[in-house]
Amino acid sequence: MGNKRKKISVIGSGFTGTTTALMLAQKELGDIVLVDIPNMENPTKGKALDMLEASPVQGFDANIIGTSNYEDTRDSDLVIITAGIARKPGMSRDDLVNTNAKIMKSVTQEIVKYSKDTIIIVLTNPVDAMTYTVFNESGFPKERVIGQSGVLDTARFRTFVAKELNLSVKDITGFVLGGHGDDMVPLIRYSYAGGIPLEKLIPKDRLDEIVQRTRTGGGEIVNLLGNGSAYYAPAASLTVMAEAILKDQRRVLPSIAYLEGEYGYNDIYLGVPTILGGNGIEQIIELDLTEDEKAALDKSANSVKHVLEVLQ
Ligand SMILES: NC(=O)C1=CN([C@@H]2O[C@H](COP(=O)(O)OP(=O)(O)OC[C@H]3O[C@@H](n4cnc5c(N)ncnc54)[C@H](O)[C@@H]3O)[C@@H](O)[C@H]2O)C=CC1
Ligand SMILES: O=C([O-])CC(=O)C(=O)O
Repeated sequence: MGNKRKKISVIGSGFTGTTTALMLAQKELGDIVLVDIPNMENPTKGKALDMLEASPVQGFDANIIGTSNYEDTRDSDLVIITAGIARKPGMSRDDLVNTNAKIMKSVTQEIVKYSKDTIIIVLTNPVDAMTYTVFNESGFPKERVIGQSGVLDTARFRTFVAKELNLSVKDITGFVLGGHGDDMVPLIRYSYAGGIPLEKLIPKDRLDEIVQRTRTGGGEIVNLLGNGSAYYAPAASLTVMAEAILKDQRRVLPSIAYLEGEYGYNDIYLGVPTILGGNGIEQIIELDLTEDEKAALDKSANSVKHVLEVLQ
């Protein structure tokens, strides 16, 4: 019989949703169902058709449809949630919480109606809290509700380090723990260029500047765009997580995961190193942290808790 094509639903046909849909299709990870609200149905159909018409040129086989009807998402292997509002200059991600929590609840109810066994990746901000909301609303086991932040934050860090050292991005690895906010915790101790610790290659003051630029990397793009937030690197990040899951690759990637005692936290979604595979989060990897690292992570976890309290 061979392998059946996978079905991936992307909720939200805005900047991140459409860019993700195209990247997933270009990598032939499955057929794509792009979903938005009824008011956006025609533009969503139009974007899907436009992408489909790129497929003969680029030579990828993937069906792509646009819809506002969740029946079309039935039996999805993976659902990616990008629905909701994005921030504008002067706003923090947390300012989006009330509007986007309502959207997460309604969207999750619809997803679960048609795909009880699916895996959900959440992008919508404030993403740690929104992943928690989707987890609660879905009733899914924790390993099947995952948030995206660390792949993107690490990608930004790797970009800045590669530029600093004038080296290939391929040889740079990074490591970011914590919530997807300005107090995220990039761990230099676990970051390398071709296996060489970065601390041996870049002076401390420059490394500190790179860490700070990584922390505010989302805001840097928001300020440049003026009317929305990043979408190319976020879409690439979602695509690598989707690939790890759909191909059961068991990749070591950072994810926003539900913690039950790991790193000393309970009943919270937070960015940690994980193994991503066919079952979603197959494992959370726990590492010993120095006192300073733990204090920084506590600060980041507290920010996420404050946002969650707003939602109680
Ligand atoms: N976690 C992360 O690393 C990142 C998170 N984000 C977040 O992703 C979200 C989306 O960003 P963009 O795509 O740039 O925004 P966008 O405004 O371009 O697109 C959002 C889309 O969601 C749709 N939508 C709203 N309510 C909906 C509902 N109930 N059902 C279905 N669709 C609905 C809108 O009609 C719109 O088409 C934002 O919250 C943003 O902050 C963006 C980049 C990175
Ligand atoms: O900054 C934002 O609002 C969007 C986002 O999460 C990012 O690009 O990291």
